[in-house]
Amino acid sequence: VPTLLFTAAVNTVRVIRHARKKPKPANQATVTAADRPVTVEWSNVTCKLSASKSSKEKIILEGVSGVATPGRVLAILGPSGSGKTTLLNTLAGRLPASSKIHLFGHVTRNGVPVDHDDQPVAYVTQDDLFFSQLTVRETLHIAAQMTLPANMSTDDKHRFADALIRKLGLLSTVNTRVGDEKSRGISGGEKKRLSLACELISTPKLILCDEPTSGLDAFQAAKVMASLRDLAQAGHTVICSIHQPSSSIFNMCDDIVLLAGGRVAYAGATADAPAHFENLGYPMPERCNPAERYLDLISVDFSSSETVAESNSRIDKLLSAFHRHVPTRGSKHDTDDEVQKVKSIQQAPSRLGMFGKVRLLFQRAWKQVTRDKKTNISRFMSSFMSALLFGAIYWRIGNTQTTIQDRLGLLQVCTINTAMTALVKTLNVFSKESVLVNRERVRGSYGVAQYFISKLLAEMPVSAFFPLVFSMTVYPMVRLSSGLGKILRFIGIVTLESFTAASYGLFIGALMPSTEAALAVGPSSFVLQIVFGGLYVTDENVPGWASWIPRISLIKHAYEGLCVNEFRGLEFQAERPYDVKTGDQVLQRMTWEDSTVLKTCISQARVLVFNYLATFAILTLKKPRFEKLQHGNDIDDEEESAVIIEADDLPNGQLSAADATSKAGA
Ligand SMILES: Nc1ncnc2c1ncn2[C@@H]1O[C@H](COP(=O)(O)OP(=O)(O)OP(=O)(O)O)[C@@H](O)[C@H]1O
Repeated sequence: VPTLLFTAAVNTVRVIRHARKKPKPANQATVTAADRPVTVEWSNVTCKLSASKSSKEKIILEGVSGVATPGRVLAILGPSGSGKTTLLNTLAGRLPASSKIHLFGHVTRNGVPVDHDDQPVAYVTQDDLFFSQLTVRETLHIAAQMTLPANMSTDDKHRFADALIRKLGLLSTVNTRVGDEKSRGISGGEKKRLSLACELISTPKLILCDEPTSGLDAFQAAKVMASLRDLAQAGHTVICSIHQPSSSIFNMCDDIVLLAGGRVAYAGATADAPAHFENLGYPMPERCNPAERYLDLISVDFSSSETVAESNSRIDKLLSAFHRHVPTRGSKHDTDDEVQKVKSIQQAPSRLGMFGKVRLLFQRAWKQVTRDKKTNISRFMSSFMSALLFGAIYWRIGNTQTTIQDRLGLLQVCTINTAMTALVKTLNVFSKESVLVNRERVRGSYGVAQYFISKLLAEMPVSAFFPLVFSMTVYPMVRLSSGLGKILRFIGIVTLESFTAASYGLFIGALMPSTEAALAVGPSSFVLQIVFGGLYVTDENVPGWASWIPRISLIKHAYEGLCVNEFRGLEFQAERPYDVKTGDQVLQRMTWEDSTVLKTCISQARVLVFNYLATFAILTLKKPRFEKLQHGNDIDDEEESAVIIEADDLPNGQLSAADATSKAGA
């Protein structure tokens, strides 16, 4: 027992000492891991879309194998729908998860299965999303500050970003705003190179680009490809999908993978492709763009039933000819060793802390909101013009009996107008922004909380300005109840309502899958809130099943608050015995005699907090998830049994060994 106790004590001291040991500087080790050239190998990658009521099972990729090596550009070519993006997503480990998709096969980077590899990867998707009001330099500086290790000085981070700007030929645009469809900024090709630069901040060795040349003119496309080729020559492994490359672009590709209907028609060096196709009876005509020739060979000509049959038999021939001679690569993986090797190297660089990120995101959001002059001017005009219109309609309202109804109407249109303006603006901006934010979250740049806090802080002052403009215009024009307290409360209620409507926009925007869906659902769901907003149905008459609606109706809380503020203590000219003499009588009719402005604001604040929390929860839950590769031989077994059934169905009951092996492999 004493020996055991002694040994335990010694071990405990050792463990504590070990734990106290200063960890290795993270970035130093990271450089080691990230600096290793990357060889990507994939074998038997098969992607199936399960059958639904309306369609049969679809095979998107079938037994696709290949390899991409450092220092070379590999292009994935194929007709539209041949599976290029699906393959690229799979190689990046970013095929969106779906219950309908089943992904099989092996993808490794330096022998490590893609699921276990934490090394940074640059993945440039087709859509280039940025904060439109930031300049090229600001965009990259912020990305550098987010991504590079915390123990690197800000100046060094900026220098690193500036070096990327030079490397990707963006020097002439450094101070130009990125722009969007509303305000013109940098060109499409420059956006693509900026996307690439943003991805390169994390110093990845592997670069994947989905259709980097699509939508660009020949000059811009060539510049983007030249950047990719330069990166490959600097030791990166570059894989990109390309739709219809010109010969100059095609010539920049060292290797190609030709996909036809999700299967490989050729994979290997670009230089070897002409001989391969010539051997199969398809020589390269003179002065022909090789890419066009290959794509013609693997595309179906739909002009007539004969041409369809002819193309199908040619494609089958090309697919099976390539399949017979292609060497199977990388099906055996030294998983454990390599995983351990990579894991033993400290990978994750320590980045900015929580507050550093909030500060940086706040700066970005602030620039985005305050610099967007077009949006701000249109919001100003909308608030000012609607206030002018309401002011003109209810000009100097007075206090006759008929003004009771007018006041109720005015306050109602004020609440609806304020809420709609804030809601639609938020829906428009947030649904698009959330796609970009999700992308940055996948890169691990920051979390939902940091994004959310900084966004709210940055937008608050600007969002408060427009309700102020509206209130300060409409109030004196209409001459609502006098008194500074009343005016300030009016502004406060309208501002709080505007924030709550914006928070509702965030909630709907986060919940809905697209901007279009959010714009359809958001305003239409307001109709119910308006109906139960206090003017059309009094609280007492709300049916039991709908009693929850007024409680969550931001229109109702704002309307009730504005009515209480306006009518309490107000007196009307009463000539007939049945005339209403005071505003309190009006409130009594509306069942709000006990209500106070404070109470309505507390109810409104509850809705606001609920919307924020719900948005936060949805964003956290909706973090993009990716399909995991299913390993093992299950697919091979499945296919093998499928081949046996096919063989039984044949008239002579036999298949040649070569055919059976080929089909089982596929
Ligand atoms: N999640 C999915 N649900 C339904 N069909 C899908 C899904 N993913 C891919 N597909 C289908 O798989 C096929 C291949 O899609 P993929 O986007 O990979 O092709 P592509 O070669 O990149 O096409 P393009 O050049 O037009 O972008 C298409 O027919 C596509 O509709």
